[in-house]
Amino acid sequence: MGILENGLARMGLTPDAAKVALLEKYIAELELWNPRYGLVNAEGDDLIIRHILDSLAGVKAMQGLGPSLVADIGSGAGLPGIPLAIMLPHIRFHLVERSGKRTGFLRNIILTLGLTNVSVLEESMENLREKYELVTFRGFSPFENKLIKQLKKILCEEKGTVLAYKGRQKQIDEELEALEDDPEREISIMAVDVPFLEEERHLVIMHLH
Ligand SMILES: C[S@@+](CC[C@H](N)C(=O)[O-])C[C@H]1O[C@@H](n2cnc3c(N)ncnc32)[C@H](O)[C@@H]1O
Repeated sequence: MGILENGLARMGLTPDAAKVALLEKYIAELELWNPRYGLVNAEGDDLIIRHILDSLAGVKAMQGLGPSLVADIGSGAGLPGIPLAIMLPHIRFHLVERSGKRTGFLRNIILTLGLTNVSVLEESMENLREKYELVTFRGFSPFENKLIKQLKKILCEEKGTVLAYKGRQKQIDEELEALEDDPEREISIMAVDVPFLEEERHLVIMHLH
C-alpha cells in the first residue's frame, strides 16, 4: 500500500477508488508544475504527508460542521481546498487566491480533475462580496484583529464558522491571547494526528458573530 492510501486508512478515511485516483492525479500535477510555479515546498512522500494528508485532517471536522458553501482563503496551490473538495463532493468550494500565477494552476487543476464543485476566485479576500457558511485557511495568516473583522464581513450572520489549520498549541495561544475580547466568539481547538508527521497540528474552529 502506498503512503497516500496508508495515511488515509490511518485517518479512518475510506474514499472510493475514484477519489483516490483524483488525489493521485492532483499530487502528480503538483509534482509536474512545482518546479515552474513554486507551489509547495516539498516533494515525493513529504509532499503527500505535509500537504495532502495534512489537508485531509480537516475532513471529519468539515463533515461535522456540514456547510454547503466554503471559501478556502489564500488557497495557493489549492490547499486544503482541493483535497477537501475531492473527498466532499457534495460541498461547494470557492478557492480564493490573489496571485494570478496560482489561480492559473488552480483553473487547470479543476479542468484536469473534472471537479464540478470547485470555483476559483482571483481576488483578495478583502474584495469578496459573497457570504460563506464556512471559511478555511492554512498558512494564510495568524489570527489578528484585522483578519477577524474581515472574516466577519464574509461569514453568514447565522451560521458563520472558521476552520483554521494551525501548528503548535503555544503559537495558537499567543495569537488568540492577542485578540480583542469578543463575547460572541466561540473557539474550540482540536489536536489532529497527521500520519507519518512528527509535528504538532491543530484545527481551530471559531464561531463568529
Ligand atoms: C503561504 S501561502 C499558503 C497557501 C496554501 N493555503 C497552503 O497551505 O499551502 C498563502 C497564500 O495566500 C495568498 N494570499 C495572501 N494574501 C491574500 C489575500 N488578502 N487574499 C487572497 N489571497 C491571499 C498568497 O498569494 C498565497 O498563495
